[in-house]
Amino acid sequence: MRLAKIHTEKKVDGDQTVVCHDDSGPTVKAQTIHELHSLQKKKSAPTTPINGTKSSFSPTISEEELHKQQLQSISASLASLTRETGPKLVKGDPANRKAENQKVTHVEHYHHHAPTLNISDSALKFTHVLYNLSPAELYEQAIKYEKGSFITSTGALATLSGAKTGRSPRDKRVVKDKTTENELWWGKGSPNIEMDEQTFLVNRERAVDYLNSLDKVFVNDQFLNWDPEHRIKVRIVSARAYHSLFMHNMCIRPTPEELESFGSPDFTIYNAGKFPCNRFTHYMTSSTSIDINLDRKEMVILGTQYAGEMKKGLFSLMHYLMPKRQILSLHSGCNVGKDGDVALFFGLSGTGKTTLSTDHNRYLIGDDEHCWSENGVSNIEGGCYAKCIDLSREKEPDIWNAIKFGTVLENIVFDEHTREVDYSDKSVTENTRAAYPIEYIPNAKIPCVGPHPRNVILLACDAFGVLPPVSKLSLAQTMYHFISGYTALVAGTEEGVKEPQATFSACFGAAFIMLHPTKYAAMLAQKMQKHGATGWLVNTGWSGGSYGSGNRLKLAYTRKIIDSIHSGELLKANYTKSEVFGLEIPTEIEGVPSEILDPQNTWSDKKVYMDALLKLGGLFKKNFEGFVNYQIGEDNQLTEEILAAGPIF
Ligand SMILES: Nc1ncnc2c1ncn2[C@@H]1O[C@H](COP(=O)(O)OP(=O)(O)OP(=O)(O)O)[C@@H](O)[C@H]1O
Ligand SMILES: O=C([O-])CC(=O)C(=O)O
Ligand SMILES: [Ca+2]
Ligand SMILES: [Mn+2]
Repeated sequence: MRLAKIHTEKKVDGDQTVVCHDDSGPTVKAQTIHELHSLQKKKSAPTTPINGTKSSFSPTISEEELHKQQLQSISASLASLTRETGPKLVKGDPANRKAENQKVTHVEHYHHHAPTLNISDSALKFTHVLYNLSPAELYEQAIKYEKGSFITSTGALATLSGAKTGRSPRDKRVVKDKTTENELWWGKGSPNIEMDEQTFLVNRERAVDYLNSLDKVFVNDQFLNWDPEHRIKVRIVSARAYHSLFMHNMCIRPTPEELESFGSPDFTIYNAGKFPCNRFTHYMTSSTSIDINLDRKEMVILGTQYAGEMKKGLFSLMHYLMPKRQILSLHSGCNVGKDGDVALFFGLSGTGKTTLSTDHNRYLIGDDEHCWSENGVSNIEGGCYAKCIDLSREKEPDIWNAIKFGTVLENIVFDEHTREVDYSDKSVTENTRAAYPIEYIPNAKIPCVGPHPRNVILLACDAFGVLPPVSKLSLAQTMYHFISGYTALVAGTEEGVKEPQATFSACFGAAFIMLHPTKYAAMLAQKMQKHGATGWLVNTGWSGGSYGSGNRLKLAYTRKIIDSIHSGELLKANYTKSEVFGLEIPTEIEGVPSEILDPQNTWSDKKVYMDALLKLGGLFKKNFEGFVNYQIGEDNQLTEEILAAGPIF
């Protein structure tokens, strides 16, 4: 068989034929391939100016000395608690063998005590530290070494989180010691499942030994909270480039100068996610364990690679640290108008925090975690973590456009050839997510801080279809609904109409709170009162009937409602009081048909409506029983008012 002749001539401009030359352009300066490669990478500018400006309190140190200090600090983080020595560390990729053989930045062994004769194999080997790598470097690491890492057609990094594609709240444990025993919320309804200090240390050792057994670990030194007065320094030690890039995007990224003076972290995460916990260990009920030790300021992750555990673990930490400083931590989205009017958006998953806080007419402060202090509001994070199931360019253009180079795309499905993502594909999971730096949203407000909120919007996706599209809340009602944290899920995606499933999650984020819900509620009440914020309840769910017979409220109407809250127009409307829940319903809103404002008008059968309303009212009452014995705030008056602010029938 003869193969077709390969033509090396190409036709240019009609008939004229040109023979291709491979040496027609200018040639490289290098004489050898090694030289050529060495030309490709320019040395990064040193982060420490050798003789340059120095701060008044810290003497200038050489770059080498700085690296040594950083490695010593990391070695201390990775020290085994039983052997009391840290591993030998070297900066850089182990694939780049030169690092070890030639110019090794040698770190003195870290010792708590005098050197011992306690030699182990792990003490003889080097662990390479990949410290605050750039997104490009992390892409290379992921693609070279982590199965399931690919570049999508828009440049995002597609990754797989392994067996777990969501958080594992039943495996989240907190060390109960003399302090936390009294400070934290324990027992029924609490997300804090207890463990003791000893068991924590067993799991910590397991994670540290696993990480030290690897050729390399990723270390991120970053910040939480855009309020400079209350910034928290976090260190994340992980085994995967995916985890390092995720946290690079989600936490606040330090400048080179800030990194230089980083020092030791306020909190450290050991993410040994691939490695399970030991079921023979006390308290362990599965192969997954996410353990927080507030006294040691550490968190250990075993048996889950879902990156959201790190994000939400740090959020739990903030729910502990911030209230100690009279700062309220909030599971909410936040945006600010051109006139500086700030709105908070609370709501459980799928209720519209991201959709409604991403608003072309306003600046985005953040989509998920905030603080409210005497200085105003501040975002805790440096990035967003958006759901991407059924994401469409038309409905959510800003999120769509944020999925580009640098963005981590978890558990999505793509075309094997074009690498185009199919956002409707749930083959891996329904919880597909994109993590991107907040500056990927064009109207992000940077720094992510703002003045005191004017409006506090509670979002509920009411699949019963009985809550009004919007109602104005009294302070007591705001507290009642904040503590209740209601939304409804439409049960299953199987055929046939299913009953809506009411969910109650205190403070709209019960999985992340550390103190009793009434502590956060009291702070919210005090801040709303002091700064004159108005509470609103917005139903982004059903109208004209429950799920199955009614329809989901049009996003366009919800946006008009939100617009009228922001502009202050809705405050001036006329109101009627609803039955059972006693909610103030506006009679008119520009751009919204008046007949949908009171839900009873949209139901064809008034008796069915009333049954559904009473059913939901009953579920609220039952849920609130757990809170009736708690005082909220300084005096009993607010507590009485809150208890009276629920459904009455
Ligand atoms: N009336 C409505 N108001 C708000 N969202 C609506 C409405 N109707 C439909 N939707 C859809 O509901 C979804 C709301 O999800 P969104 O991602 O904003 O929730 P979230 O509160 O940020 O959830 P999570 O905490 O899981 O990130 C979007 O897909 C949006 O298009
Ligand atoms: O933490 C996650 O996995 C996603 C999220 O934002 C939430 O559940 O509130
Ligand atoms: Ca969201
Ligand atoms: Mn969230």
